[in-house]
Amino acid sequence: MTLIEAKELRKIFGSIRALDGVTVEIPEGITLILGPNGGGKSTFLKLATGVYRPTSGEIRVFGERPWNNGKLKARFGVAYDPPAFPQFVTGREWLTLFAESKGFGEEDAERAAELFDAKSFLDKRITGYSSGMLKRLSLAQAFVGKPELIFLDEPLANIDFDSMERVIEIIEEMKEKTNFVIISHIWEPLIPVVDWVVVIGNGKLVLSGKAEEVQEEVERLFKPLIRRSKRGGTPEDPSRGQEGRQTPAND
Ligand SMILES: Nc1ncnc2c1ncn2[C@@H]1O[C@H](COP(=O)(O)OP(=O)(O)OP(=O)(O)O)[C@@H](O)[C@H]1O
Repeated sequence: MTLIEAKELRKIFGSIRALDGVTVEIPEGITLILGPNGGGKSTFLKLATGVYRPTSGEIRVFGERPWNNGKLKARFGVAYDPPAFPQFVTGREWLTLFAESKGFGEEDAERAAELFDAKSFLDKRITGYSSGMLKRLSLAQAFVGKPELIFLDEPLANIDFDSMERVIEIIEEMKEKTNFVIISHIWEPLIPVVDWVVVIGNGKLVLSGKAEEVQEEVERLFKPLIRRSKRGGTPEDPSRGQEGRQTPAND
């Protein structure tokens, strides 16, 4: 079934065409949105979550327009990037307030914090959080309540490897009950769990398809081209000055 449908979706900021006529259908399940910096991914997410109103065209989520649609938005959990919180409250105070606004209580806020190992710093003021702690609190916020659809903008940014693994595990564990739309530049560890991939670049749809069918194309587009370090190289060093793909052992 279709989860999100965009038709000729445009969002223009002054002279910037952040999204320039995107038509795409995203099915239920886990979708990964990829693309270069400034390509329009976060704008798409903010249109889907009703933060922005389309300049023209339309976007529907669960068949409804998100703009000014509180009832629809109550079905979402969202973690934006970078995370933004009030500074002078504790994580617990903020999450509890948020949970209460969704009809849940402190218990549910704690459950969500526990998912992302955020309980140990929950009673500290947010102003003292590291960027990893902020990310974990924002992930916890997205999982408060029983969202039917969770949007995650860069869920793996600023967190250590163990936490990354945990985030991916949680997504996988919840996939039967919850749909996910995830923007992530760190895409390789997510590929095994996602169902669908959408690529947006320069405000346009580049690609949309089943993960296993588009994986090769995604690798061609996004496997990092890492230039060999010239540090310590000599003119005789055969690696010096070579450019190109750093070949992983299993490539
Ligand atoms: N509120 C805004 N006001 C003005 N311009 C904006 C606004 N939001 C986004 N833009 C511009 O729209 C374009 C698309 O930005 P967007 O954040 O959607 O890209 P992105 O694909 O998420 O990029 P990144 O990978 O860097 O996060 C950029 O040129 C950006 O500067």
